[in-house]
Amino acid sequence: MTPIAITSIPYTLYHGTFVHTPSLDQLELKFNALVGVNSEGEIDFVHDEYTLALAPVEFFKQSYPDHHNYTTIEFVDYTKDPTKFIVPGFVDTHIHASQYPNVGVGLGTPLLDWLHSYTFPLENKFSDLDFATKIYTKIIQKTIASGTTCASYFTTIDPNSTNAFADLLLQYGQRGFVGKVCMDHNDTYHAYEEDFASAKESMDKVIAHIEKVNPEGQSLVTPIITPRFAPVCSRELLKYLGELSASRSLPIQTHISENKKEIELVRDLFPECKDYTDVYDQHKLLNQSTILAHAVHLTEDERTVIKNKNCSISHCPTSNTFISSGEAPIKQYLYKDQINVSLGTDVSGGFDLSILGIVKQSILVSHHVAMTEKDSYHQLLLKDAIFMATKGGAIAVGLDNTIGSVEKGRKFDMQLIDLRSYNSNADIFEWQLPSQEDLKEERELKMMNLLGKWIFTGDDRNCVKVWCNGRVILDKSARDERWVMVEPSTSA
Ligand SMILES: O=c1[nH]c(=O)c2nc[nH]c2[nH]1
Ligand SMILES: [Zn+2]
Repeated sequence: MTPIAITSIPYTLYHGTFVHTPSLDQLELKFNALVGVNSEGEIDFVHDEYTLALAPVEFFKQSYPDHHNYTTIEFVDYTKDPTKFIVPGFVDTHIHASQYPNVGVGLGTPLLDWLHSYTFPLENKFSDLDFATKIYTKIIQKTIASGTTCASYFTTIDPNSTNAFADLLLQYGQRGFVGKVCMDHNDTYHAYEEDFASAKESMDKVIAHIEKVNPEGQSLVTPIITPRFAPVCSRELLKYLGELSASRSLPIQTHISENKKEIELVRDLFPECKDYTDVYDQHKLLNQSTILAHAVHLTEDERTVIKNKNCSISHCPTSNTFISSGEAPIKQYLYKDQINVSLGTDVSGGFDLSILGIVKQSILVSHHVAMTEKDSYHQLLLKDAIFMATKGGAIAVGLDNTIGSVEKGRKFDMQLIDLRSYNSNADIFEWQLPSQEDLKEERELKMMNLLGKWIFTGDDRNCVKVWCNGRVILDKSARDERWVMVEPSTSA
Protein backbone atom coordinates (compact mmCIF):
# COMPACT_ATOMS: atom_id res chain seq x y z
CA MET A 1 0.00 0.00 0.00
CA THR A 2 1.56 3.25 -1.11
CA PRO A 3 0.53 6.73 0.01
CA ILE A 4 -2.02 8.33 -2.31
CA ALA A 5 -1.57 11.60 -4.12
CA ILE A 6 -4.33 14.18 -3.72
CA THR A 7 -5.63 14.70 -7.24
CA SER A 8 -8.97 15.87 -8.59
CA ILE A 9 -11.56 13.23 -9.41
CA PRO A 10 -14.07 12.93 -12.25
CA TYR A 11 -17.82 13.18 -11.64
CA THR A 12 -18.85 9.58 -10.95
CA LEU A 13 -22.17 7.77 -10.94
CA TYR A 14 -22.25 4.72 -8.65
CA HIS A 15 -25.02 2.18 -9.14
CA GLY A 16 -25.60 -0.50 -6.54
CA THR A 17 -27.00 -1.45 -3.14
CA PHE A 18 -26.30 1.11 -0.41
CA VAL A 19 -26.96 0.51 3.29
CA HIS A 20 -26.92 3.27 5.90
CA THR A 21 -28.45 4.47 9.17
CA PRO A 22 -29.39 8.14 8.66
CA SER A 23 -30.58 8.30 12.29
CA LEU A 24 -30.76 6.13 15.39
CA ASP A 25 -33.27 3.29 15.00
CA GLN A 26 -33.42 3.74 11.22
CA LEU A 27 -31.65 1.42 8.81
CA GLU A 28 -32.22 2.02 5.11
CA LEU A 29 -31.60 -0.57 2.41
CA LYS A 30 -31.24 1.21 -0.90
CA PHE A 31 -31.41 -1.33 -3.70
CA ASN A 32 -30.39 -0.17 -7.17
CA ALA A 33 -29.54 3.32 -5.98
CA LEU A 34 -27.79 5.67 -8.38
CA VAL A 35 -25.48 8.00 -6.47
CA GLY A 36 -23.73 10.96 -8.13
CA VAL A 37 -20.43 12.10 -6.65
CA ASN A 38 -19.00 15.42 -7.81
CA SER A 39 -15.36 16.37 -8.30
CA GLU A 40 -15.16 17.60 -4.68
CA GLY A 41 -16.02 14.08 -3.57
CA GLU A 42 -19.43 15.16 -2.38
CA ILE A 43 -22.69 13.28 -2.92
CA ASP A 44 -24.61 15.33 -5.46
CA PHE A 45 -27.79 13.25 -5.58
CA VAL A 46 -29.17 9.89 -4.47
CA HIS A 47 -31.77 8.30 -6.72
CA ASP A 48 -33.40 5.20 -5.21
CA GLU A 49 -34.42 2.19 -7.33
CA TYR A 50 -32.81 3.35 -10.56
CA THR A 51 -34.04 0.97 -13.24
CA LEU A 52 -31.68 1.59 -16.15
CA ALA A 53 -34.57 2.58 -18.46
CA LEU A 54 -32.18 5.26 -19.70
CA ALA A 55 -28.40 4.94 -19.88
CA PRO A 56 -27.10 6.31 -16.55
CA VAL A 57 -25.15 9.21 -18.01
CA GLU A 58 -28.13 10.22 -20.18
CA PHE A 59 -30.44 9.90 -17.19
CA PHE A 60 -28.13 12.12 -15.18
CA LYS A 61 -27.93 14.76 -17.90
CA GLN A 62 -31.71 14.86 -18.32
CA SER A 63 -32.57 14.77 -14.61
CA TYR A 64 -29.93 17.17 -13.37
CA PRO A 65 -29.34 19.51 -16.33
CA ASP A 66 -27.70 22.22 -14.23
CA HIS A 67 -25.24 19.81 -12.56
CA HIS A 68 -23.14 18.77 -15.49
CA ASN A 69 -20.45 21.03 -16.85
CA TYR A 70 -18.30 17.96 -16.59
CA THR A 71 -16.32 16.77 -19.56
CA THR A 72 -15.93 13.29 -18.07
CA ILE A 73 -18.67 11.42 -16.27
CA GLU A 74 -17.76 7.95 -15.09
CA PHE A 75 -20.18 5.13 -14.37
CA VAL A 76 -19.44 2.36 -11.89
CA ASP A 77 -21.85 -0.56 -11.74
CA TYR A 78 -22.02 -2.82 -8.67
CA THR A 79 -25.46 -4.26 -9.42
CA LYS A 80 -24.28 -7.43 -11.15
CA ASP A 81 -23.23 -9.14 -7.93
CA PRO A 82 -25.77 -9.11 -5.06
CA THR A 83 -23.06 -9.99 -2.54
CA LYS A 84 -21.60 -6.51 -3.06
CA PHE A 85 -22.93 -3.46 -1.24
CA ILE A 86 -21.70 -0.03 -0.16
CA VAL A 87 -21.84 1.28 3.41
CA PRO A 88 -20.45 4.49 4.93
CA GLY A 89 -16.85 4.22 6.03
CA PHE A 90 -16.42 3.39 9.69
CA VAL A 91 -15.63 6.10 12.23
CA ASP A 92 -13.38 4.83 15.01
CA THR A 93 -13.83 7.35 17.83
CA HIS A 94 -11.18 5.97 20.18
CA ILE A 95 -7.87 4.45 19.11
CA HIS A 96 -4.30 4.78 20.43
CA ALA A 97 -2.08 4.79 17.32
CA SER A 98 1.05 4.38 19.42
CA GLN A 99 -0.14 1.24 21.16
CA TYR A 100 -0.39 -0.94 18.05
CA PRO A 101 2.64 -3.13 18.89
CA ASN A 102 0.86 -4.19 22.11
CA VAL A 103 -2.32 -5.58 20.54
CA GLY A 104 -3.10 -8.95 22.06
CA VAL A 105 -0.79 -8.37 25.02
CA GLY A 106 -1.92 -8.05 28.65
CA LEU A 107 -5.15 -10.07 28.78
CA GLY A 108 -7.02 -9.52 32.05
CA THR A 109 -4.53 -7.01 33.48
CA PRO A 110 -6.59 -4.28 35.23
CA LEU A 111 -6.29 -0.79 33.76
CA LEU A 112 -3.87 0.88 36.18
CA ASP A 113 -1.45 -2.10 36.18
CA TRP A 114 -1.84 -2.46 32.42
CA LEU A 115 -0.87 1.19 31.89
CA HIS A 116 2.19 0.83 34.10
CA SER A 117 3.38 -2.54 32.80
CA TYR A 118 2.68 -2.32 29.08
CA THR A 119 1.47 1.06 27.88
CA PHE A 120 3.68 3.77 29.37
CA PRO A 121 6.96 1.94 28.53
CA LEU A 122 5.85 1.60 24.88
CA GLU A 123 4.57 5.16 24.46
CA ASN A 124 7.80 6.46 25.96
CA LYS A 125 9.72 5.23 22.88
CA PHE A 126 8.02 7.60 20.44
CA SER A 127 10.64 10.33 20.61
CA ASP A 128 12.47 8.02 18.18
CA LEU A 129 10.99 9.19 14.88
CA ASP A 130 11.92 6.09 12.87
CA PHE A 131 10.33 3.83 15.46
CA ALA A 132 7.21 6.01 15.50
CA THR A 133 6.91 6.22 11.71
CA LYS A 134 7.03 2.44 11.32
CA ILE A 135 4.19 1.92 13.79
CA TYR A 136 2.09 4.85 12.67
CA THR A 137 2.32 3.80 9.02
CA LYS A 138 1.20 0.30 9.88
CA ILE A 139 -1.83 1.33 11.93
CA ILE A 140 -3.09 3.75 9.29
CA GLN A 141 -2.77 1.06 6.62
CA LYS A 142 -4.52 -1.53 8.77
CA THR A 143 -7.43 0.68 9.78
CA ILE A 144 -8.03 1.79 6.18
CA ALA A 145 -7.95 -1.86 5.09
CA SER A 146 -10.73 -2.53 7.63
CA GLY A 147 -12.95 0.23 6.22
CA THR A 148 -12.16 3.02 8.70
CA THR A 149 -12.32 6.32 6.81
CA CYS A 150 -12.17 8.53 9.90
CA ALA A 151 -10.61 7.99 13.31
CA SER A 152 -9.96 9.94 16.47
CA TYR A 153 -6.44 9.00 17.48
CA PHE A 154 -4.37 9.35 20.63
CA THR A 155 -0.65 9.51 19.85
CA THR A 156 1.80 10.10 22.76
CA ILE A 157 3.17 13.10 24.65
CA ASP A 158 5.81 13.58 21.92
CA PRO A 159 4.94 16.47 19.54
CA ASN A 160 7.37 15.69 16.69
CA SER A 161 6.19 12.14 16.07
CA THR A 162 2.60 13.37 16.53
CA ASN A 163 3.21 15.80 13.66
CA ALA A 164 4.70 12.99 11.59
CA PHE A 165 1.54 11.00 12.29
CA ALA A 166 -0.62 13.86 10.95
CA ASP A 167 1.54 13.91 7.79
CA LEU A 168 1.00 10.17 7.32
CA LEU A 169 -2.78 10.53 7.63
CA LEU A 170 -2.69 13.11 4.85
CA GLN A 171 -0.47 10.94 2.69
CA TYR A 172 -2.76 7.93 3.01
CA GLY A 173 -5.93 10.03 2.69
CA GLN A 174 -7.64 8.97 5.92
CA ARG A 175 -9.70 11.61 7.74
CA GLY A 176 -8.32 11.91 11.25
CA PHE A 177 -8.30 13.68 14.59
CA VAL A 178 -4.84 13.85 16.07
CA GLY A 179 -4.57 13.93 19.84
CA LYS A 180 -1.18 14.59 21.34
CA VAL A 181 -1.57 13.03 24.77
CA CYS A 182 -1.39 15.58 27.61
CA MET A 183 -0.31 14.35 31.06
CA ASP A 184 1.77 16.48 33.41
CA HIS A 185 2.24 14.00 36.23
CA ASN A 186 2.48 10.27 36.22
CA ASP A 187 3.03 9.08 39.75
CA THR A 188 3.45 5.41 38.89
CA TYR A 189 5.83 5.95 35.95
CA HIS A 190 7.77 9.22 36.15
CA ALA A 191 9.86 8.40 33.10
CA TYR A 192 6.80 9.12 30.97
CA GLU A 193 5.34 12.53 31.80
CA GLU A 194 5.73 16.15 30.68
CA ASP A 195 5.66 19.32 32.72
CA PHE A 196 2.90 21.86 32.29
CA ALA A 197 5.04 24.29 30.27
CA SER A 198 6.15 21.65 27.78
CA ALA A 199 2.57 20.34 27.43
CA LYS A 200 1.55 23.86 26.36
CA GLU A 201 4.51 24.28 24.05
CA SER A 202 3.87 20.89 22.43
CA MET A 203 0.19 21.66 21.87
CA ASP A 204 1.12 24.91 20.12
CA LYS A 205 3.57 23.02 17.94
CA VAL A 206 1.02 20.38 16.91
CA ILE A 207 -1.79 22.86 16.24
CA ALA A 208 0.50 25.06 14.12
CA HIS A 209 1.82 22.08 12.16
CA ILE A 210 -1.63 20.71 11.35
CA GLU A 211 -2.87 24.14 10.26
CA LYS A 212 0.08 24.31 7.88
CA VAL A 213 -0.17 20.86 6.30
CA ASN A 214 -3.92 20.51 5.65
CA PRO A 215 -4.67 20.87 1.93
CA GLU A 216 -6.10 24.24 0.87
CA GLY A 217 -9.74 24.58 1.91
CA GLN A 218 -9.90 21.15 3.54
CA SER A 219 -9.55 19.88 7.05
CA LEU A 220 -8.86 16.21 6.55
CA VAL A 221 -6.75 16.27 9.70
CA THR A 222 -7.77 18.11 12.88
CA PRO A 223 -6.01 18.51 16.23
CA ILE A 224 -8.02 17.21 19.17
CA ILE A 225 -7.40 18.28 22.77
CA THR A 226 -6.44 15.13 24.68
CA PRO A 227 -6.08 15.16 28.45
CA ARG A 228 -5.19 11.46 28.84
CA PHE A 229 -7.45 10.97 31.89
CA ALA A 230 -7.97 12.86 35.15
CA PRO A 231 -5.46 10.88 37.28
CA VAL A 232 -2.45 12.09 35.25
CA CYS A 233 -3.51 15.71 34.75
CA SER A 234 -3.11 18.60 37.19
CA ARG A 235 -5.98 21.00 37.73
CA GLU A 236 -3.82 23.63 36.00
CA LEU A 237 -3.45 21.46 32.90
CA LEU A 238 -7.14 20.53 32.77
CA LYS A 239 -8.09 24.21 33.06
CA TYR A 240 -5.66 25.20 30.32
CA LEU A 241 -6.96 22.47 27.98
CA GLY A 242 -10.59 23.51 28.58
CA GLU A 243 -9.66 27.10 27.70
CA LEU A 244 -7.63 26.03 24.68
CA SER A 245 -10.58 24.07 23.33
CA ALA A 246 -12.86 27.10 23.70
CA SER A 247 -10.40 29.62 22.27
CA ARG A 248 -9.40 27.50 19.25
CA SER A 249 -12.76 25.72 18.74
CA LEU A 250 -11.08 22.36 19.02
CA PRO A 251 -12.74 19.07 19.98
CA ILE A 252 -11.80 17.13 23.11
CA GLN A 253 -11.27 13.44 23.83
CA THR A 254 -10.47 11.66 27.07
CA HIS A 255 -11.18 8.54 29.13
CA ILE A 256 -13.87 8.27 31.81
CA SER A 257 -15.11 5.66 34.31
CA GLU A 258 -13.45 2.69 32.68
CA ASN A 259 -12.41 0.77 35.78
CA LYS A 260 -13.60 0.80 39.40
CA LYS A 261 -10.11 1.36 40.90
CA GLU A 262 -9.59 4.25 38.51
CA ILE A 263 -12.86 5.83 39.71
CA GLU A 264 -11.69 5.49 43.35
CA LEU A 265 -8.39 7.10 42.43
CA VAL A 266 -10.17 10.06 40.82
CA ARG A 267 -12.33 10.42 43.94
CA ASP A 268 -9.16 10.60 46.08
CA LEU A 269 -7.35 12.99 43.76
CA PHE A 270 -10.27 15.41 43.25
CA PRO A 271 -12.20 15.40 46.55
CA GLU A 272 -13.81 18.75 45.69
CA CYS A 273 -15.60 17.19 42.70
CA LYS A 274 -18.89 15.33 42.96
CA ASP A 275 -17.80 12.51 40.68
CA TYR A 276 -15.54 11.69 37.70
CA THR A 277 -17.74 13.56 35.22
CA ASP A 278 -17.69 16.62 37.47
CA VAL A 279 -13.87 16.75 37.28
CA TYR A 280 -14.09 17.34 33.54
CA ASP A 281 -17.14 19.58 33.88
CA GLN A 282 -15.45 21.86 36.41
CA HIS A 283 -12.57 22.34 33.97
CA LYS A 284 -14.85 23.19 31.01
CA LEU A 285 -14.01 20.03 29.15
CA LEU A 286 -17.56 18.85 28.48
CA ASN A 287 -19.41 20.10 25.40
CA GLN A 288 -20.91 18.81 22.15
CA SER A 289 -17.39 18.21 20.77
CA THR A 290 -16.26 15.98 23.63
CA ILE A 291 -15.72 12.23 23.18
CA LEU A 292 -15.70 10.27 26.43
CA ALA A 293 -14.16 6.82 26.00
CA HIS A 294 -15.41 3.76 27.90
CA ALA A 295 -17.99 5.27 30.31
CA VAL A 296 -18.62 1.81 31.73
CA HIS A 297 -19.63 2.65 35.30
CA LEU A 298 -21.52 5.97 35.08
CA THR A 299 -24.02 7.01 37.73
CA GLU A 300 -27.40 8.42 36.80
CA ASP A 301 -26.23 11.93 37.74
CA GLU A 302 -23.22 11.59 35.46
CA ARG A 303 -25.36 10.39 32.57
CA THR A 304 -27.63 13.40 33.02
CA VAL A 305 -24.69 15.80 32.85
CA ILE A 306 -23.22 14.02 29.81
CA LYS A 307 -26.59 14.21 28.05
CA ASN A 308 -27.16 17.87 28.99
CA LYS A 309 -23.69 18.82 27.76
CA ASN A 310 -24.28 16.89 24.50
CA CYS A 311 -21.08 14.89 24.82
CA SER A 312 -20.65 11.59 22.96
CA ILE A 313 -19.53 8.29 24.40
CA SER A 314 -17.06 6.03 22.61
CA HIS A 315 -18.04 2.48 23.49
CA CYS A 316 -15.05 0.13 23.48
CA PRO A 317 -16.46 -3.35 24.21
CA THR A 318 -13.41 -5.34 23.09
CA SER A 319 -11.11 -3.40 25.38
CA ASN A 320 -13.63 -3.48 28.22
CA THR A 321 -13.62 -7.28 27.98
CA PHE A 322 -9.89 -7.78 27.31
CA ILE A 323 -8.70 -5.85 30.36
CA SER A 324 -11.77 -6.77 32.42
CA SER A 325 -13.14 -3.28 32.88
CA GLY A 326 -16.83 -4.16 32.73
CA GLU A 327 -19.95 -4.08 30.56
CA ALA A 328 -21.48 -0.73 29.62
CA PRO A 329 -25.31 -0.72 29.29
CA ILE A 330 -25.28 0.84 25.84
CA LYS A 331 -28.89 0.27 24.84
CA GLN A 332 -29.90 2.33 27.86
CA TYR A 333 -27.41 5.10 27.03
CA LEU A 334 -28.71 5.30 23.46
CA TYR A 335 -32.45 5.09 23.95
CA LYS A 336 -33.35 5.92 27.58
CA ASP A 337 -30.61 8.45 28.32
CA GLN A 338 -30.49 9.64 24.69
CA ILE A 339 -26.74 10.06 24.71
CA ASN A 340 -24.94 9.77 21.39
CA VAL A 341 -22.84 6.59 21.43
CA SER A 342 -20.14 5.71 18.89
CA LEU A 343 -17.61 2.86 18.73
CA GLY A 344 -13.89 2.70 19.46
CA THR A 345 -11.38 -0.04 18.90
CA ASP A 346 -9.31 1.32 21.81
CA VAL A 347 -6.17 -0.32 20.51
CA SER A 348 -4.39 -1.75 22.48
CA GLY A 349 -6.72 -2.26 25.44
CA GLY A 350 -8.69 -3.61 22.50
CA PHE A 351 -6.98 -6.15 20.24
CA ASP A 352 -9.08 -5.61 17.11
CA LEU A 353 -8.28 -2.77 14.70
CA SER A 354 -11.46 -3.31 12.77
CA ILE A 355 -14.62 -1.44 13.70
CA LEU A 356 -16.51 -4.35 12.10
CA GLY A 357 -15.06 -6.49 14.89
CA ILE A 358 -16.21 -3.91 17.45
CA VAL A 359 -19.71 -3.92 15.94
CA LYS A 360 -19.80 -7.68 16.58
CA GLN A 361 -18.42 -7.33 20.12
CA SER A 362 -20.84 -4.53 20.99
CA ILE A 363 -23.77 -6.77 20.11
CA LEU A 364 -22.39 -9.77 22.00
CA VAL A 365 -21.57 -7.75 25.12
CA SER A 366 -25.08 -6.25 25.04
CA HIS A 367 -26.48 -9.79 25.13
CA HIS A 368 -24.43 -10.41 28.26
CA VAL A 369 -25.83 -7.23 29.82
CA ALA A 370 -29.32 -8.50 28.92
CA MET A 371 -28.62 -11.91 30.50
CA THR A 372 -27.19 -10.33 33.67
CA GLU A 373 -30.11 -7.93 33.93
CA LYS A 374 -32.57 -10.66 32.89
CA ASP A 375 -34.02 -8.15 30.43
CA SER A 376 -33.82 -8.56 26.65
CA TYR A 377 -34.28 -4.78 26.31
CA HIS A 378 -30.51 -4.44 26.59
CA GLN A 379 -29.79 -6.44 23.40
CA LEU A 380 -28.43 -4.22 20.66
CA LEU A 381 -29.75 -4.84 17.14
CA LEU A 382 -27.73 -4.81 13.92
CA LYS A 383 -29.08 -1.35 13.13
CA ASP A 384 -27.97 0.02 16.52
CA ALA A 385 -24.43 -1.23 16.04
CA ILE A 386 -24.18 -0.04 12.42
CA PHE A 387 -25.46 3.36 13.56
CA MET A 388 -22.78 3.62 16.27
CA ALA A 389 -20.07 2.57 13.77
CA THR A 390 -21.03 5.20 11.18
CA LYS A 391 -23.49 8.01 11.87
CA GLY A 392 -23.02 7.90 15.67
CA GLY A 393 -19.28 8.20 15.07
CA ALA A 394 -19.81 11.10 12.67
CA ILE A 395 -21.88 12.89 15.33
CA ALA A 396 -19.19 12.22 17.95
CA VAL A 397 -16.48 13.84 15.83
CA GLY A 398 -18.77 16.74 14.86
CA LEU A 399 -18.96 15.72 11.19
CA ASP A 400 -22.53 14.43 10.85
CA ASN A 401 -23.20 17.03 8.16
CA THR A 402 -20.13 15.81 6.29
CA ILE A 403 -19.87 12.02 6.61
CA GLY A 404 -21.58 8.93 8.04
CA SER A 405 -24.54 8.48 5.69
CA VAL A 406 -25.52 8.24 2.03
CA GLU A 407 -27.20 11.60 1.67
CA LYS A 408 -26.90 14.59 -0.62
CA GLY A 409 -24.18 16.96 0.56
CA ARG A 410 -22.21 14.32 2.48
CA LYS A 411 -18.70 13.39 1.39
CA PHE A 412 -18.36 10.06 -0.36
CA ASP A 413 -16.46 8.37 2.50
CA MET A 414 -17.56 4.81 1.79
CA GLN A 415 -16.50 1.18 1.74
CA LEU A 416 -17.43 -1.50 -0.76
CA ILE A 417 -18.25 -4.81 0.87
CA ASP A 418 -17.91 -8.01 -1.15
CA LEU A 419 -19.10 -11.09 0.70
CA ARG A 420 -17.42 -13.27 -1.91
CA SER A 421 -14.09 -11.49 -1.89
CA TYR A 422 -10.81 -13.35 -2.18
CA ASN A 423 -10.35 -15.71 0.76
CA SER A 424 -13.62 -14.56 2.36
CA ASN A 425 -14.61 -16.30 5.54
CA ALA A 426 -18.27 -15.57 4.80
CA ASP A 427 -20.10 -18.18 2.71
CA ILE A 428 -23.27 -17.18 0.91
CA PHE A 429 -25.48 -19.66 -0.95
CA GLU A 430 -27.35 -18.69 -4.13
CA TRP A 431 -30.80 -19.00 -2.50
CA GLN A 432 -29.76 -16.53 0.17
CA LEU A 433 -29.18 -13.72 -2.32
CA PRO A 434 -31.67 -10.86 -2.64
CA SER A 435 -32.94 -10.38 -6.20
CA GLN A 436 -35.12 -8.03 -8.25
CA GLU A 437 -37.70 -10.81 -8.58
CA ASP A 438 -38.21 -11.16 -4.82
CA LEU A 439 -41.16 -9.50 -3.12
CA LYS A 440 -40.09 -6.38 -1.20
CA GLU A 441 -40.24 -7.99 2.27
CA GLU A 442 -38.38 -11.09 1.11
CA ARG A 443 -35.66 -9.06 -0.55
CA GLU A 444 -35.24 -6.92 2.55
CA LEU A 445 -35.13 -9.93 4.84
CA LYS A 446 -32.45 -11.54 2.66
CA MET A 447 -30.45 -8.31 2.75
CA MET A 448 -30.72 -8.12 6.54
CA ASN A 449 -29.44 -11.70 6.69
CA LEU A 450 -26.50 -10.72 4.46
CA LEU A 451 -25.73 -7.91 6.90
CA GLY A 452 -25.77 -10.48 9.71
CA LYS A 453 -23.36 -12.67 7.75
CA TRP A 454 -21.10 -9.68 7.11
CA ILE A 455 -21.01 -8.67 10.78
CA PHE A 456 -20.70 -12.11 12.34
CA THR A 457 -18.71 -14.06 9.73
CA GLY A 458 -16.98 -11.30 7.75
CA ASP A 459 -13.84 -9.29 8.36
CA ASP A 460 -11.48 -6.90 6.60
CA ARG A 461 -11.12 -9.34 3.68
CA ASN A 462 -14.66 -8.36 2.70
CA CYS A 463 -13.84 -4.65 2.58
CA VAL A 464 -12.52 -4.44 -0.97
CA LYS A 465 -12.53 -0.73 -1.75
CA VAL A 466 -12.41 2.38 0.41
CA TRP A 467 -13.13 5.99 -0.56
CA CYS A 468 -12.43 9.09 1.45
CA ASN A 469 -13.57 12.47 0.11
CA GLY A 470 -14.65 10.64 -3.05
CA ARG A 471 -11.13 9.37 -3.72
CA VAL A 472 -10.27 5.70 -3.72
CA ILE A 473 -7.74 5.29 -0.91
CA LEU A 474 -7.65 1.51 -1.01
CA ASP A 475 -8.49 -0.97 -3.73
CA LYS A 476 -8.17 -4.69 -3.12
CA SER A 477 -10.27 -5.71 -6.12
CA ALA A 478 -7.21 -6.60 -8.17
CA ARG A 479 -6.72 -9.56 -5.80
CA ASP A 480 -9.75 -11.47 -6.94
CA GLU A 481 -8.23 -14.90 -7.37
CA ARG A 482 -10.41 -17.59 -5.88
CA TRP A 483 -9.29 -20.55 -3.86
CA VAL A 484 -8.71 -23.70 -5.82
CA MET A 485 -9.57 -26.74 -3.77
CA VAL A 486 -7.47 -29.81 -4.34
CA GLU A 487 -9.79 -32.64 -5.35
CA PRO A 488 -9.86 -35.45 -2.81
CA SER A 489 -7.63 -38.24 -4.02
CA THR A 490 -9.50 -41.30 -5.24
CA SER A 491 -6.47 -43.52 -5.67
CA ALA A 492 -6.04 -45.90 -2.79
O1 LIG B 1 -7.95 1.92 27.73
C1 LIG B 1 -7.20 2.82 28.10
N1 LIG B 1 -6.04 3.05 27.44
C2 LIG B 1 -5.18 4.03 27.78
O2 LIG B 1 -4.14 4.21 27.17
C3 LIG B 1 -5.56 4.82 28.92
N2 LIG B 1 -4.96 5.84 29.54
C4 LIG B 1 -5.77 6.18 30.54
N3 LIG B 1 -6.87 5.40 30.59
C5 LIG B 1 -6.76 4.54 29.59
N4 LIG B 1 -7.54 3.55 29.17
ZN1 LIG C 1 -8.09 4.49 25.44
